[in-house]
Amino acid sequence: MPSVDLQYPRTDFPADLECHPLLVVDFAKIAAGDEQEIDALYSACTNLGFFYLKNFGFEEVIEPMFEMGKATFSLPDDELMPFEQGDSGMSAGYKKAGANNVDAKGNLDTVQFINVSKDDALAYPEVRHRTYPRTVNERIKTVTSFVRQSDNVLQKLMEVLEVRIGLPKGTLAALHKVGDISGSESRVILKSAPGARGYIPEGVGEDGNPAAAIGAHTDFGVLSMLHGRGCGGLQVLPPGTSKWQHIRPLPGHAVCNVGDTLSVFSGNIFKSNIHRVVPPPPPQDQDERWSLVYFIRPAFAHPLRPLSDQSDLIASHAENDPAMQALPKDATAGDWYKRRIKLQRVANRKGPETWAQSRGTEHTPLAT
Ligand SMILES: O=C(O)CCC(=O)C(=O)O
Ligand SMILES: [Fe+2]
Repeated sequence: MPSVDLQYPRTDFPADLECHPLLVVDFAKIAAGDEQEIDALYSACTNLGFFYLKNFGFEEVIEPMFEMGKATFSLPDDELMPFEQGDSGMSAGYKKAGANNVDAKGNLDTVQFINVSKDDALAYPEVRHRTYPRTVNERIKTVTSFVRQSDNVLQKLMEVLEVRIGLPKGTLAALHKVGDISGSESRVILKSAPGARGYIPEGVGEDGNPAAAIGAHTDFGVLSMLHGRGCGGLQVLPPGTSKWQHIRPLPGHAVCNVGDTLSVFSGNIFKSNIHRVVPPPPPQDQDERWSLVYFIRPAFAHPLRPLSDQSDLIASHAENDPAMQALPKDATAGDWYKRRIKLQRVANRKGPETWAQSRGTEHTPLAT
């Protein structure tokens, strides 16, 4: 049954808290080909790699997706745990709080996920990766609508961005064809309120401060699009600084960011920036925290390397960028995704080196 018991946010994000400003990009203008708006998008993607996106046009499926998450996280363990994502490098499925590490010290993450793969949603009832709890199947139309519309919006952003870096039109779309097996997925995230079912407290970080709820990371794919319910906790580490900064939740605005594979395809013209989730600032730290993300990621089979043979601009950037020179040779987009998912699982941890091996473009040179 749809829940009507909760209104979000339950308390407000503090108005006076210093936050990192993000450019606001109007999707309606991008879709209409407005060159000034495309300039703003290009600037956001080449600098911080994060921006707000408004007017994306499918606001009505966001609450039903949260409701799917709520129904899923309310299932008893014997119904939920058979759908756990497992330790082999698959992201699709359920992830309980505490299944991932958040740092080299081995602290545990404190959020649960339900991840539904784009390939499974669009092929339903055929199975491409795996099956899902009944709470997902019963709402598959909602999930499919969210996946399709999010994918279309991010494909449109890719289309206007690729031209700016000298790629022939359709180059990035060809790496994300419907039907090709990929890591693209939707994700509902819940950090439970203190004391509620599913709650686990953050550990103690390497610096003695509380550890993160989701550890510092770059995203694995091309672009990510995040919706909240008014609760803070997302932070970015702007390049060249050492001070984490909050992102202010803005009603009606998604937060989008560039991921590793777009950074790599572009020869690092586009920046995949480090971010993390911490308990929201008081008074929101006493609330549950919900977020909803769509990640567009390339088909597994494609090589993960700068598209230098298709753009002189990319070639010249890649030649001069140490991170691009240090990329693992002969890796595919699927290898990148599986390594990162697999090695952040607590069950696969051997020691601090496992955390380092699970990293993406956070380090120069990259972990191989
Ligand atoms: O929940 C959030 O605000 C961010 C989640 C995130 O960074 C991720 O799932 O990759
Ligand atoms: Fe992320």
